[in-house]
Amino acid sequence: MKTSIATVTVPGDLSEKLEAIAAAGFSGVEIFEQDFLAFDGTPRDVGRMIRDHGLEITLFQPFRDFEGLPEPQRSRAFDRAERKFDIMNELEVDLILMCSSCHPESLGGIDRIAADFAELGDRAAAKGIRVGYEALCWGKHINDHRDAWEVVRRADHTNVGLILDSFHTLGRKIDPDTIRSIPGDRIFYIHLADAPQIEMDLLYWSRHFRNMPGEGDLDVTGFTRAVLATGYQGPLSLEIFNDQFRMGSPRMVAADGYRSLVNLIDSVRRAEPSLRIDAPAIPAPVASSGFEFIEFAADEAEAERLGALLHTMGFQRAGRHIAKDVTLWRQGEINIVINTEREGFAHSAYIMHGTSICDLGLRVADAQATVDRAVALGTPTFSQPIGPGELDIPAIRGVGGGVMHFIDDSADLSRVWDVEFKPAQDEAQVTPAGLTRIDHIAQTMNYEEMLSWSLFYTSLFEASKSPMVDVIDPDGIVRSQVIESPDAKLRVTLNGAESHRTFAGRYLADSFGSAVQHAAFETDDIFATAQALSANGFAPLKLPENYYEDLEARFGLDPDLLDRMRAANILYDRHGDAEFFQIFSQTYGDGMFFEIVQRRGSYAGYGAANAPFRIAAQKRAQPGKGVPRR
Ligand SMILES: O=C(O)c1ccc(O)c(O)c1
Ligand SMILES: [Mg+2]
Repeated sequence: MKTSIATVTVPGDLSEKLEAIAAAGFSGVEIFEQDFLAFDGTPRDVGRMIRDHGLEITLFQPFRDFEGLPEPQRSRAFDRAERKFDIMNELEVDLILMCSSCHPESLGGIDRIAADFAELGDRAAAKGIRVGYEALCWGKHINDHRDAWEVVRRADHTNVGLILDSFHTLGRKIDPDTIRSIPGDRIFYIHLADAPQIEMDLLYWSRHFRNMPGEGDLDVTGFTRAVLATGYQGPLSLEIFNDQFRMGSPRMVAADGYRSLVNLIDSVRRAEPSLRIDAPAIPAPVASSGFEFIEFAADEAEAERLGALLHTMGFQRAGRHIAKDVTLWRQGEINIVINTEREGFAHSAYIMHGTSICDLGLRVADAQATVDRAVALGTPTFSQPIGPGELDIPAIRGVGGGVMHFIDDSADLSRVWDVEFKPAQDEAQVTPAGLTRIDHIAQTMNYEEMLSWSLFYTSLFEASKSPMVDVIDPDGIVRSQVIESPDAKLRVTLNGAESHRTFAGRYLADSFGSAVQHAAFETDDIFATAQALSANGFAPLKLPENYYEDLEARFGLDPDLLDRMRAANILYDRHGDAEFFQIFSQTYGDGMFFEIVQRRGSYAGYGAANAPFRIAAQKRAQPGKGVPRR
């Protein structure tokens, strides 16, 4: 299966695009005329440059509004096409895309259009060119792939075939299974794109909001299954028009594209195993049962402060690394590692971001298979020198430069805490607070990077993404999206900051792009936990009286319960009978914090309704930080 991407998908000038596309792992590239025309070099130079990158030109897109025209426009259209054929011969590409006409004077009529393509087929054949016809879903007369297929069928020319584009089919809500009856050898090319489901003009939606397969809401897997069921074996090419991608980094967009395409091919294979798919098999999406550890990078002074904060939350220092300046803090199933080494990855993360979470440890069934899948998706592995007695724990670079380690039940990995750590006696008098496990991790990023991050998680893990919701910060909007495994053991929230004045945006700016802004721990009894926290001198984030007034009004809570929540600064939410309680720590460092939650009944959310009040309180508690309002 040839993996291809259109130059329009990737930002940059032509050579930047090609460099990024080749580095990402694609085998082919589809050339948009604009990128070709803007380049200062002959068609032969361009062709050579592409092949020098190890890429094949899979398609050329130089032309629109060809068919159905009256004379004299018709003859001129044929002349223009001939000139493009000559350029294609110099570029050394044999397939041209003709998208259905939007020309105001195009006359329509399926036989007229078929006749135009039959004649074009003759002219193309004389120059060794093949013509592919694609229905734009806003085309004047042809805007449905079934009609485009009828044109191709009636043109009845070996050099004229069909091009299908998932956006045009799915965006118009046409059942992709209608493709299954088209002969695969009459399909010349496939465009793949996803998009978020938003109601808007089709053309505007297509030109600005397309995204990578898996990043949107369209059934691109169903579309691709139908295409491959025809026996089609040609290139799969990502053709994504997206305003954010145009502003993005060429390498990142191309890498996301490759990840999305490999993941798509894998999901097609798993959904329909009988299909013939000429691509290497990769390990299945990974079922993770949550976080085994989080690791902080810090210096000694910061580690002291962090340790003191952990003490107030009922954690105890439980171990010291056998060889490194690394301590282990524990409560329930929660492992927190604080790394104050003066070299290695954690140290560079500390230099770059200050005290921050630099490494996430995830529990998986098979750590090596997890890394293998990540590598197949284009993710770099991570390793650093292993000292005597240390384990070689499989790891990758996550998005945003963090590291992710994978722990499974294989003999060694499951004993990592006993093998790499000596027990430590914690002298501090600490009341355990009943924290049981890590409920979720919240990562903060620039809004433009959210699609990358969610694709990272949903392609590597058995996990799905929730719809994005807006969280209102007093100084802007933060978009929030949840990534969750089917059993909800792996929970990650992604927060995309659009302004550096939001609490999330400030954190991002102040920590130079660090990612995990908070970790949430679970308790089975929030009130008992609150009592223990108070005994340990924990300082909760303070909520205003107005908040509790409103809680009473919204939920009609028992006054006693409300008083206890007010006294302990506990936040509350309810969905049906399912209840949710939250306590937040004060912020420390550049704006990191901890959250403690109790889920009662089947509560599956994250207290989104409370987020604006939590953020306002956090901003009040950090006066003078960040960028002042003018
Ligand atoms: O938006 C367009 O004009 C356009 C052009 C060519 C395509 O293949 C396509 O899907 C859209
Ligand atoms: Mg297309």
